[in-house]
Amino acid sequence: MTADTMPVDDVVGNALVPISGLLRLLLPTSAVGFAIKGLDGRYRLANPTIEELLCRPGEHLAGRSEDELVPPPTCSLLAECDRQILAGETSASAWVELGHSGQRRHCAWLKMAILAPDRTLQAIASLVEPAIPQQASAAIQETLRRLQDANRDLQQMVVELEQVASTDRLTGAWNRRRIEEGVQSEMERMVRYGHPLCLLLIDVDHFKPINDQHGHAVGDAVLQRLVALLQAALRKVDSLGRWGGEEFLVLCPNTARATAAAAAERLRQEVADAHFATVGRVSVSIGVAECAAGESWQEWFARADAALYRAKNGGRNQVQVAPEVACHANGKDYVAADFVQLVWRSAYECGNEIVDHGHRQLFADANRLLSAILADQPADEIGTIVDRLLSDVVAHFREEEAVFTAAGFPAAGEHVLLHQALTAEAHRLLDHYRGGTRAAGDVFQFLAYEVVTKHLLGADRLFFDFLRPPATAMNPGSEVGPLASPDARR
Ligand SMILES: Nc1nc2c(ncn2[C@@H]2O[C@H](COP(=O)(O)OP(=O)(O)OP(=O)(O)O)[C@@H](O)[C@H]2O)c(=O)[nH]1
Repeated sequence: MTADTMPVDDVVGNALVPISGLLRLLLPTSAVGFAIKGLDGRYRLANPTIEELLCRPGEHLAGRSEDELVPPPTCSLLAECDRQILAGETSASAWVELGHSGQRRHCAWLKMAILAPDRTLQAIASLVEPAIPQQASAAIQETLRRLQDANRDLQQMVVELEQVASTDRLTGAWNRRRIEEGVQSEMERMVRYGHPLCLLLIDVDHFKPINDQHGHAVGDAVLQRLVALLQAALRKVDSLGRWGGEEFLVLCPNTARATAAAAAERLRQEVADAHFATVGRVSVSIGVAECAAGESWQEWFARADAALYRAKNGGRNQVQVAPEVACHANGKDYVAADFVQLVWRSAYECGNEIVDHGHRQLFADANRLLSAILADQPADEIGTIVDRLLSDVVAHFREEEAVFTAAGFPAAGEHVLLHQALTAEAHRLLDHYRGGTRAAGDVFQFLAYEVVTKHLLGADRLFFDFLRPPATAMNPGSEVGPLASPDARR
């Protein structure tokens, strides 16, 4: 497989994704042999020049290792280059004889480390250039110089593009992908060193009216100013990211619950005291949670989310802190006992039996999946639950579409599109799950967060008013559930 037929993004996982554009330019046309191998020693990508030097006609480099391609003496020279790179060198070179059927050529082979932004080795790139033996010394010097320049440019580009790929374009805060990476490494550090670790979930209050009254551009400017304020008020070691829309997340390493609560209160106050152009005052609600030993990211996030939810429900412009969680060796007791089980409340009802029944069904399905995951049920049993869940989601969407269309919901078309997008994402996730590249926990998270929390309890509320007969227009207010009032968080 050559560069133009292989998705470059697959080459070495995330590490090379940002430089795929460069590689696409470089590979098919280069007169220099270029290849990348993973740390398993197998080539992932090669251009025609290097394939011509290393493979027989019709053969390809991808998937093969050096000992299958070159004779043992050459292989040891190349292995020595690898050893140097594994020991921390950024490049290593060797003179080797390459070629087949008597057409052997003297070549300069330069290996280079491909490093992730955190400087860990991701893969090894090779640049190979034939040279005329008499000119060997000068030629190799020149080749190495050029290749090393190229390596430097490549590394620089990786760093720059990685930065672009990690940053939210509007606000300059970390984007969701980068936050997730940060969460993973901070959780690992917490486990290793036992430092406390806290999470702040920040949501702008009544942001929709800002957009509605002043326009989207003003809303954007508010988000930008908010991030500037928060960045300025945070410690350097804290990481601010945009989780989505008007929701932000701060990771506070080495910070215990009480300190994080105080920091959150300071942030809240800073925002409340600030003047925002055009709109004047803006406030934020903040949920704080300290990561408990043995807790998963999903569990931890959900506790911060629940605290934020309380802050919204409690009147906004306030900080709420998640209660401390007793350590749990495997996390299961806690999860099973608490909020990660989705609890149906009457306030979630819209009054239409078909819609409410479908929503209750999906809550139950999601809980069944969670229980199966926590009980370590066999993969085929979890697979059956997942299949059932997906078919329930699809059936519910179909029924619901009929209901809101008949009720004259003006945004029916857009809502159908939302359903289609969620269904497509669910199918994609399930394919990955069946293919073994995503865990059942990811499926649950998607269902719990994207389908249930955000969609059923969020987007669906838009058509609730159209379904209620005027005489019984409201849910009696006696139970002001989180989603029963227009003040609800989602
Ligand atoms: N201007 C702008 N608006 C955005 C952006 N992302 C999301 N939004 C808007 O943010 C608004 C969020 O509204 P809601 O989720 O109803 O929340 P809210 O009005 O802040 O209400 P509460 O959170 O309950 O206090 C929606 O109108 C989104 O369109 C963005 O990048 N720029």
